[in-house]
Amino acid sequence: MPASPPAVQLRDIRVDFGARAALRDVTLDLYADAVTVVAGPNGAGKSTLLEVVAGTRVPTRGSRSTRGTTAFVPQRAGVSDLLPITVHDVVAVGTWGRLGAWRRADAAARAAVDEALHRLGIADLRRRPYVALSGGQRQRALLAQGVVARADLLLLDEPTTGLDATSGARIRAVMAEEAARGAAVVCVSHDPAVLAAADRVVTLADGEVAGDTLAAGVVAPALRKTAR
Ligand SMILES: Nc1ncnc2c1ncn2[C@@H]1O[C@H](COP(=O)(O)OP(=O)(O)OP(=O)(O)O)[C@@H](O)[C@H]1O
Repeated sequence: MPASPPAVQLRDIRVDFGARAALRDVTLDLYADAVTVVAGPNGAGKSTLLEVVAGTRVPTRGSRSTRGTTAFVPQRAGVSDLLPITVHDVVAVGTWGRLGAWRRADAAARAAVDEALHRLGIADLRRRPYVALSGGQRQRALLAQGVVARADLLLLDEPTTGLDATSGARIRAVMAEEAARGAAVVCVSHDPAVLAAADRVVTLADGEVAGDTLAAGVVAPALRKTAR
């Protein structure tokens, strides 16, 4: 059986900020059906790499190609305290890509929002203002928004930072479920539990790929599991 083509192909990526290179010579293929964690010390270039993968940062040099749709789960959403947006509203934004110009929620969209709220354990918070949530609850809501998009590529920036064990475990479980339904899940993280649960860990150091490790039972190049 031919190997699946990569969900993301990066070739010789360089990103300069003034005289400083945040990324240098980064060539990387990222695959569906897997959770890939991007690790490395502060300032190594992890967030910059995620932005390049997302298409929100144009590299100084190099090429990027992706297959399918992308959902990005930010570490924090810049929601004003004055904006009366509920948890349900935040999650429903994830369905907009599939709805028509008027973004009128159909039954499928409503069901998808309900399911995501339950999977992230925040169904009881749906009517609460987003700004009234704790950090961990907000992070769950942002992941629920990413999940309802059912994107081919799910990108997450430090989704478990500062969260308690229960929230962290829930977020790791949902990331694994998204990979199991066929998404390429790419997550920047320092969290040892997220690293331990990854199918693949790409380590950056000073803007370069310094390590690339597959978990036991994960087969390169298409990262198909021998057993999940
Ligand atoms: N907008 C910017 N302007 C100038 N320099 C930047 C900018 N964004 C990032 N950098 C620099 O690029 C380098 C990589 O930053 P990046 O945020 O990608 O690192 P990181 O690995 O995500 O770090 P952390 O673990 O601290 O989040 C750092 O030296 C940083 O100071």
